[in-house]
Amino acid sequence: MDDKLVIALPKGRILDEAMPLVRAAGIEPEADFDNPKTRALRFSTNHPHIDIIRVRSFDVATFVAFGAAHLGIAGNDVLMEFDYPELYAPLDLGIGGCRLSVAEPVGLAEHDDPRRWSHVRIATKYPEVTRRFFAERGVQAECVKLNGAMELAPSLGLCSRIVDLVSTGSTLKANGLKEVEVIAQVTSRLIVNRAALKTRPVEMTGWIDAFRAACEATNAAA
Ligand SMILES: Nc1ncnc2c1ncn2[C@@H]1O[C@H](COP(=O)(O)OP(=O)(O)OP(=O)(O)O)[C@@H](O)[C@H]1O
Ligand SMILES: O=P(O)(O)OC[C@H]1O[C@H](OP(=O)(O)OP(=O)(O)O)[C@H](O)[C@@H]1O
Repeated sequence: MDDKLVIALPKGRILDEAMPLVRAAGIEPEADFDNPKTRALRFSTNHPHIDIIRVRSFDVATFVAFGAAHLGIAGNDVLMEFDYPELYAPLDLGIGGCRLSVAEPVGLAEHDDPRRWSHVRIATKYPEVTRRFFAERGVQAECVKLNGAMELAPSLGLCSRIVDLVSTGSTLKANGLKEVEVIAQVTSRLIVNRAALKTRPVEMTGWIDAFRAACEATNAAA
């Protein structure tokens, strides 16, 4: 353990969108960060007191919630699923835009009304969000947890419905599925550990402000 400030970044698709903001906030990782062959997970930066770690997007929230990292970037899909009270999300970064939706086979959607369901079986990477969403309207959602390729579940008889992220809709279309309901709009957020915000307020608010300025500059240039 040391007193370095640790920033957790997701290694998946939003990293490409996040890095221009990280750099505009004044943080430049060591050269190895951009080496596709590197096995390193933790990287130094141009700031001797700041390191970057690169983890799966769901794990960004967990590292920051437990205080192993102090700041991070994660989609609100991930934040909703964990609902960690230790996390504070002060800034919408305006990247990673998509939506979390319910989908089912096109043929089924023709004569189906989700508002009439009383019980439903759903394949998803988001069982908590899904259960909460349906419970609010008195529907019992039985969730089968998958970590990807949810779109295969209906055609193979695992579950007729899925809850997954949708952006262009081309993944649903390619798998014969139709979006029937939107649960939430999704963008990526800057997240911070609440305890770190209390114990290192100057440093933490300084970086939140730097990310806010980076977002404003990016939006102004767009
Ligand atoms: N199609 C999409 N369009 C825009 N943003 C997306 C899309 N899919 C996912 N995202 C956003 O990017 C985040 C990471 O998604 P990604 O697909 O890279 O994760 P993953 O493949 O599930 O990653 P992992 O390998 O970490 O499990 C999501 O939590 C969401 O906020
Ligand atoms: O509406 P679209 O533009 O087709 O995007 C939706 C797809 O994007 C995400 O998957 P991703 O490509 O990240 O792959 P994954 O299955 O590894 O999560 C999501 O899980 C959908 O499958």
